[in-house]
Amino acid sequence: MNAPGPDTTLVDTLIDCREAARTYGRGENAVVAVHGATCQVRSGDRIAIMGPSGSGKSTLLHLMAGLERPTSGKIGWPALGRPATARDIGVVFQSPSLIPALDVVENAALPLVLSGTSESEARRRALSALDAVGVADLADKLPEELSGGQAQRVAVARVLALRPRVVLADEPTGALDRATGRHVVDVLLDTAAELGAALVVTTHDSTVGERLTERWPMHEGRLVATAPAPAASGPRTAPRARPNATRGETSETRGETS
Ligand SMILES: Nc1ncnc2c1ncn2[C@@H]1O[C@H](COP(=O)(O)OP(=O)(O)OP(=O)(O)O)[C@@H](O)[C@H]1O
Repeated sequence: MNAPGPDTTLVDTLIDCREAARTYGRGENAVVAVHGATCQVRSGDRIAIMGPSGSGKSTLLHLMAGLERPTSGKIGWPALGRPATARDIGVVFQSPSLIPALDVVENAALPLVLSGTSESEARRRALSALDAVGVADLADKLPEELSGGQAQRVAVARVLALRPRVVLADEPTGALDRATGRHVVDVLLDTAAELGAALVVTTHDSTVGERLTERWPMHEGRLVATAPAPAASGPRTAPRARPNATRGETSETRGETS
């Protein structure tokens, strides 16, 4: 683990990937899901990681969240000054993954309860989050009673209730029709704005990508740098590798190359 460095260029860098790679399996069976990815996520960012199925989007997202360790390279969370937790980086998974036996508000409150918040406070925050994403009226329903779009909004509320500094959403519209998907993206954008959080969404859908400010193409496990778009014509599309960030170490790192 590296000590926090004095490099002020990193103070608003929430996620710092340095040549981060992830390989599954060994030998002949090895699959390189992500080749050395170098990129940063900063406060206020709205990023779409875009690529076809199998291009490594989910794996990169899991690395960013600290859910998986890189097999080489580093992931750091300099602005946090310590390894990220679920309260810092909220992840919305492709499948809402609600617990069938718990009602909607209990599902939304669960991560808070598990991380030590009292049940009454967790419930209050969960209800507020459900209200913010427009499903407070479903609070006492069971997951089996929800449509796919409603369930995905509950999954977003579960993250919102944690008030993380980064929201990572893995193909959040993948299983939804276009109109419902558009609404879920609205909710994610509103949620990130309300929290003052960065938002990173993986998608293979260009209509989703267009809703974000930056688009980072991914192909066969590699982030593909593209020329920045002219300022007047739209968002930048290049993954940001900030060369000056290499002057200091990230504050906390995981998964150093062995
Ligand atoms: N746990 C795992 N074990 C073995 N291989 C894996 C594992 N997870 C992912 N892979 C492989 O890594 C590559 C990248 O997968 P990943 O899920 O990151 O891609 P993706 O772009 O998110 O795809 P999709 O859009 O279909 O979710 C694929 O070849 C996949 O089969």
